[in-house]
Amino acid sequence: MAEYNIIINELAGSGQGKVVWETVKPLLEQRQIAFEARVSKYAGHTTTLATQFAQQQAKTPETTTVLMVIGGDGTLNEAINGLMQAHLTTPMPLAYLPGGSGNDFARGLGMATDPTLALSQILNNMRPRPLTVGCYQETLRHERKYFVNNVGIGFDAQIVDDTNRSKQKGRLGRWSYLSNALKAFNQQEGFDLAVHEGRQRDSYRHAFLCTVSNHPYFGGGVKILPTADVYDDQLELIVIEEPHWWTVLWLFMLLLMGGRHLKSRFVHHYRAKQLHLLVNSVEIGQMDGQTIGNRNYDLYFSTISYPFWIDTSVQGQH
Ligand SMILES: Nc1ncnc2c1ncn2[C@@H]1O[C@H](COP(=O)(O)OP(=O)(O)OP(=O)(O)O)[C@@H](O)[C@H]1O
Repeated sequence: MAEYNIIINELAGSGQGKVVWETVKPLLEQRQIAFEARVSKYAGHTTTLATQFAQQQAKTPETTTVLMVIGGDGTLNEAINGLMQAHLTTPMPLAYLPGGSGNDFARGLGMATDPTLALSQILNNMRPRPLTVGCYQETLRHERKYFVNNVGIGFDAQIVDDTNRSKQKGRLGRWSYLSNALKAFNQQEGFDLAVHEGRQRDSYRHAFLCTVSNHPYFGGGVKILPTADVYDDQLELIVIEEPHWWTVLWLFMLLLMGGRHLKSRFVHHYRAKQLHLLVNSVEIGQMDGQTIGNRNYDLYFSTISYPFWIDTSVQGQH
């Protein structure tokens, strides 16, 4: 039997988080599911709430306590980081109801985005299911962070920053990424990047886009790394050096043709369980759609396996 601790980011997806909660709350009550719900009150609050929930004891030994998060990818990111900060010997399973504007993790997982069906995929799940979560160790700041989607330095982080700043996100949804992409294209300059993968050492003088990903999607559905898979323990990295605008158009066309951009000579593609990235200039970075600031980077990437509580094979509402 499962009981649920629920964290809601009502502001995710410009209010979609609230809509999802208002849809599923009566369904939980109807089915007499045991739950305790808390609303995220400020950026970072979900992390604190997740740690607090993780530290509570389950009511009975037969009960599995699941943390259910309602929000977008940024909220899910805060939740996984909060759960990891609790250092539990048996990690608390994590469930997720997509309520953001991008919902790339749900897409990568193949879970439903319709709230009622997504709830069915959670309530009808019977056991924890391990999924891969990315992790980086930042040696300059001594920080360890976990991500469900991706970490990017440069172009994509610039888009994320512009998108989160401009209030466009609510009005334009995924298209806000596109309009901000044009702006970011003009703003972003090439930077020095070193990539270490095992014994291989590559350096790029004019890196423009550098994204480490746990699954294929970024920017609200762009299938940038088609072979990345949340069900295996590998990460994928894409590096593109400062391109001319016609190269961007060409790559975009190849991308639409089923991921053929990865074969282009302008694109560098890595697939590994561990990666080390070094950037010595001050560049903007993002993690799961949230800016991580302007700084230098010395990042060691790896993966962990984390128990999720979602059964994507459930396709009807029970
Ligand atoms: N009450 C709150 N007030 C302000 N910000 C909040 C609050 N609760 C959570 N947040 C912040 O909102 C940020 C954005 O949320 P989230 O990423 O989940 O939604 P989104 O950006 O609409 O979705 P997506 O990432 O899927 O596009 C989170 O990183 C979180 O820090």
